[in-house]
Amino acid sequence: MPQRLRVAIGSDDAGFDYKELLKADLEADDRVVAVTDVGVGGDEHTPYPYVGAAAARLVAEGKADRALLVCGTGLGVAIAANKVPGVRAVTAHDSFSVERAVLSNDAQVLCFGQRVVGIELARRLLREWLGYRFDPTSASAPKVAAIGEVEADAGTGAVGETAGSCG
Ligand SMILES: O=C[C@H](O)[C@H](O)COP(=O)(O)O
Repeated sequence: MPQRLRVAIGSDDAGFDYKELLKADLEADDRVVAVTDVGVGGDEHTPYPYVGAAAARLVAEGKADRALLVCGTGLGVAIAANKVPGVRAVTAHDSFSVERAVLSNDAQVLCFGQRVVGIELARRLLREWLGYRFDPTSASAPKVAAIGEVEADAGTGAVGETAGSCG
């Protein structure tokens, strides 16, 4: 069996119902060794950027292997999580994108929109997501490393001058 995963989970109030349901699925899955809920609680209204960043920081600090985030669309939490250095967060509501998020992009953070995707599809996508592991020897690895170069470059454009050198 591949290494069991430590998964952080979070949502804003718009994603709370799915967060609770998906948390229960994570806790029942033997591919998951630990689940950390960063909120919100049922009576909280923390804006999605703070929740997204909190979960992403756990990943960046090595305290979680992955994070699952839910907001209304899955977009805002992804934007916020991507502001944390070293974190690659995606919104994906289809099977192929979920697969490629891990195998192509080594994304540690998956985001769902409670107002976008049905709960049974979200649950299925979560099960699929837990089964994928990025291959650091794959042809995708240099491209993921290039994401890190772009991040370190802080958007100055210097990295773009070496475009075509990866892979
Ligand atoms: O991306 C943002 C989320 O969908 C959030 O849950 C809702 O944000 P809004 O209330 O600004 O539409």
